[in-house]
Order: sequence, then C-alpha cells, then structure tokens
Amino acid sequence: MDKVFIHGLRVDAVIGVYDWEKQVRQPLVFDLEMAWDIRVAAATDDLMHALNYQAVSEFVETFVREQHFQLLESLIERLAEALRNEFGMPWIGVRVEKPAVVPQSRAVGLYIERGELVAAAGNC
Ligand SMILES: Nc1nc2c(c(=O)[nH]1)N=C([C@H](O)[C@@H](O)CO)CN2
Repeated sequence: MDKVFIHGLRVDAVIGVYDWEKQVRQPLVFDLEMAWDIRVAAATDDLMHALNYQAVSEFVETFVREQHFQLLESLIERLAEALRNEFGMPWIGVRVEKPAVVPQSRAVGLYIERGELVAAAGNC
C-alpha cells in the first residue's frame, strides 16, 4: 500500500505527569506514516483525491494544542483515532518524541500502528 508521510512535525503541548509539566508547554515531534492509494490522485492530478498532508498537519497541530494529557500514551492513542476518523486512512503509524526531557537521551517517546494495511486492488 502506498504511504503519505509527515516527518518532524513540531507542536508545543501541555503534557506530562509532574506538576511543573502542567504549567508549561513542551515541544513534541511527530512522525506520521499513512496508508493511502495514490493512484486516483495521480491519474486525475486533483488534490481532492489525495490525502492532503497539509490538512493532516494542521489537524495534528490543533488537536495536540487543545489536549492536556499526562501520558504520551493517552495523547498518541487518541490522536491516531481522531486522524483515522477525520481522514479515513485505513492504517496509520504515529511516532511521538519528547526531546530533551531525559537528559542522557536525545529523545524519548512512542510508536504505534493502528488499522489494517490492506492490499491494493487493481492493476499495478
Ligand atoms: N511511557 C511513558 N513514560 C513516561 C511518560 C509518558 O508519558 N509515558 N512521562 C513521563 C514524564 O512526564 C516525563 O516526560 C517528565 O520527565 C515519565 N515517563
């Protein structure tokens, strides 16, 4: 299955389990991989048939800014569900990194995959 991706999307969020983390915004960095059959968009050259990565990016920014969770697990699970509901991609992989919060690491975070990677129909 074809994929549309967004890498290194930075959004400042209120996220964390400690009291000080509820008072500040911290940067999160998202990578998204989204299954999408691109052939109709390619044949028609029409954005209407594409998975619009700009629209997805704006959705992620708005969603993350408006949510206040303690755990990255809560945020990433709900974000993946909201994206699938909004855009209808059959499968999504989402990585979220919290940079510089564990001093001895470059970043910590999570990666999840949700949905089914369906085989493409038609001629290839
Ligand atoms: N698996 C997780 N571990 C931790 C999380 C988390 O969201 N998921 N969060 C924290 C703290 O908020 C941390 O980021 C602040 O130092 C610790 N572990």
